[in-house]
Amino acid sequence: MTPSLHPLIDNGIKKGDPNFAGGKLYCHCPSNKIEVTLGSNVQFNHACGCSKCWKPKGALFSVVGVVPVDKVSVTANKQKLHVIDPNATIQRNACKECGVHLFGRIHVDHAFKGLDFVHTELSDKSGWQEPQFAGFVSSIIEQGFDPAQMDSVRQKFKKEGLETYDVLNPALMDAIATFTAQKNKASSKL
Ligand SMILES: N[C@@H](CCC(=O)N[C@@H](CSCO)C(=O)NCC(=O)O)C(=O)O
Ligand SMILES: [Zn+2]
Ligand SMILES: [Zn+2]
Repeated sequence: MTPSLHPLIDNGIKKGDPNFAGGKLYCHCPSNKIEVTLGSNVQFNHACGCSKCWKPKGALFSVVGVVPVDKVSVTANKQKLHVIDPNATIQRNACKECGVHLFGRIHVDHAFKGLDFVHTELSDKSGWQEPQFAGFVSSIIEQGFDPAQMDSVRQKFKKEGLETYDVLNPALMDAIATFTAQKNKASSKL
């Protein structure tokens, strides 16, 4: 049997509400939870198999989407946040006590700078955009997953209606490449 991909995917994906306007995320601490308020729905929500994104216990994948930075505010227990890896492109702000990642922010020049990476399952509300695709699928092998089982992982995503990629989906890869092309053009003029 294939292990859990993610609780938001395993038993069928529930569609989000296109008019959903956001809500609060909470870490997993039993008390003094970190609270982050999001002033909009997420975009580009996706399953991510990379080793850096936060995954719930027992899940092979993370589910992560983005929100404009100005729609993200820490509204309680900010002092419990720390940046896990200050050298990573996405600086993941996690709870020092329970380890949950509340938001990931990009400070370097990057196609996605201005967007924070968040996990909607940390909310008690429904209506968030549902996962749109699965990215970084082959990355789970780097974390010890049996390569012989990859077909069944990809099939399970497809059965739930999600296309699988080993980096990001074409729209996001095109956005990254467009950003790189513009940067190259700008620097060749110097
Ligand atoms: N195989 C590597 C891939 C790590 C990776 O590049 N992750 C992506 C996707 S995160 C959400 O989509 C990324 O952009 N990382 C930048 C960063 O994490 O700072 C692995 O599994 O580690
Ligand atoms: Zn916590
Ligand atoms: Zn990731």
